[in-house]
Amino acid sequence: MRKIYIFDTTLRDGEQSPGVNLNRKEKVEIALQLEKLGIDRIEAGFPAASPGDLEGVSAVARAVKNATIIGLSRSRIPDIDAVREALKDAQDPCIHLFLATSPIHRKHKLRMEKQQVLETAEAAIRYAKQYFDKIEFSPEDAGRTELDFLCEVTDMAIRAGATVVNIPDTVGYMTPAEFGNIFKTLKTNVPNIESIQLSAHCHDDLGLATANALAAIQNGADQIEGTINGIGERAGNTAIEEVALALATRSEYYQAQTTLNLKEIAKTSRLVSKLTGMVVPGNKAIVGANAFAHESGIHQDGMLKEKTTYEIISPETIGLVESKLVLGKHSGRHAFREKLIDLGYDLGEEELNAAFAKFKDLADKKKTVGDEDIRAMLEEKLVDTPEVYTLEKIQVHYGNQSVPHATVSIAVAGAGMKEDTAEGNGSVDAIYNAIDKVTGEAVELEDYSIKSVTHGKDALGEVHVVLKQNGVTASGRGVRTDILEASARAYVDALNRLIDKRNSPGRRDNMSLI
Ligand SMILES: CC(=O)SCCNC(=O)CCNC(=O)[C@H](O)C(C)(C)COP(=O)(O)OP(=O)(O)OC[C@H]1O[C@@H](n2cnc3c(N)ncnc32)[C@H](O)[C@@H]1OP(=O)(O)O
Ligand SMILES: CC(C)C(=O)C(=O)O
Ligand SMILES: [Mg+2]
Repeated sequence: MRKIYIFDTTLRDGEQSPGVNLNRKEKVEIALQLEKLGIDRIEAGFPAASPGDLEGVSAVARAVKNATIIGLSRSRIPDIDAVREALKDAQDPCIHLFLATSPIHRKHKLRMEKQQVLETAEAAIRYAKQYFDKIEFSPEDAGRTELDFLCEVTDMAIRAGATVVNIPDTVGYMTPAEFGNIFKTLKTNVPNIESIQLSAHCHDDLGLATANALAAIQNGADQIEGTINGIGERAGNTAIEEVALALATRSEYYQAQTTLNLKEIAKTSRLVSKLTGMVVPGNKAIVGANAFAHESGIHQDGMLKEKTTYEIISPETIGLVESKLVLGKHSGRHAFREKLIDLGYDLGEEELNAAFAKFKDLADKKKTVGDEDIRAMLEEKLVDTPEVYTLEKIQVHYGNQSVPHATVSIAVAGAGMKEDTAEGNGSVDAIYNAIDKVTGEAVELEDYSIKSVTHGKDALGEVHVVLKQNGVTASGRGVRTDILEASARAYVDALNRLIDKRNSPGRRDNMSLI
């Protein structure tokens, strides 16, 4: 199986992401983690860019022992000298020279003819060769460069002393077939091409960076350049974790592999995200929070029966502990039952069905239903308290310039539906006054408390009330995403328990599930 070398440019092209600025300490921290990940080559920065970047590259060169350290340089002597200075302590240094070769860049940016491009690049490579054994040369914007000129440039670079020729699709313009064809053409047309390594450097402007890198591998590339989490200029670079996992998962197909320590991928991704401030989208391949999470019932059922039904990579492969079954409105009974068992609830079939119906109701209101939501939902109600009153509907009118009023509809056992409206000095007070009017019960509100039992804007609110009537007290609890509804339910629950106590003196509360 062919080895594919991984060239990480998180600290150079990745740092070119707008808003990202890594200091020396942060560069070293990331570089040491890249070393643990088993990256072959680390591009630590662009030393001519600033004294701070030169220092950062130098610090990485001193810290890392088991990877080639690279500094980027324009085809200019002062830039090359800056890389020499930055890499003087590196155990295995390499300079990365570049010069654009496409007609657009030649004409508008460099204002050079083809011949000047060839001469400028050759002079830079020959100057650098006096100081570096390892030289990578990149014809910038190779993707939009005439193929015959690209062959000429590659030939020049080999003769001048480059050890790696990197083909950048600088603006992410290539399709996989076109990009693969560049490698095939160079392999068949450039003399002594086998004496150097060919590399691919792709950008993700059309979302093809990984596909293009894989096409390069299929057509003979020895090295892939990329960044962790795919960060980088504009839409970013090839995500190293994507190439590494594509090769690991489909090694038979690609007949190629990296020597990365894949178990370090999740940790590396988190570190890069933390230090660059670039959040990894939830749906990002391999390292997104949802990459190993399953929400829908049919998938969760499959996962519980056999993980390979819906996972082509195990989370352990990249250093995560396990897949997640996320409970939400698309989940089914199998996953719900599994979650209840995990939480220590052992429900019979009927209870499970009732709880599942309540869960679906809650899931319609919340994005995801967490453990706390489920506990709160299951423990909300006292099954053996007869429901004399059942809250059916509440409607509240509130405005900071008007008196709040509420209408409640309550099903009264043996007496059908009753509805009434009342005002109050706040929305909760109005609801409680309306409930009192419907029930005709004279009770005192001894205590009212509210807390959030889950997190986020759509968290569940839990309300506790204590009601008193003729010296007898009873507490009630209501849990809903809406705190007014939770307040109403807690009050009605307490009323039912008060009536139960009144009817069965000496009886103790008996909490049970659902
Ligand atoms: C595709 C890539 O990712 S390439 C790497 C891009 N990264 C960066 O640019 C980050 C670091 N860059 C910088 O800090 C600055 O651009 C510096 C320090 C390198 C140069 O700054 P300045 O001297 O002020 O030049 P500026 O950036 O405005 O313009 C670039 C100059 O380099 C020239 N140039 C661009 N690429 C090359 C090259 N590979 N070799 C030689 N000259 C080049 C441009 O034609 C322009 O030259 P001009 O001043 O004669 O017109
Ligand atoms: C410096 C080069 C390789 C680059 O980043 C690009 O062309 O995208
Ligand atoms: Mg780039």
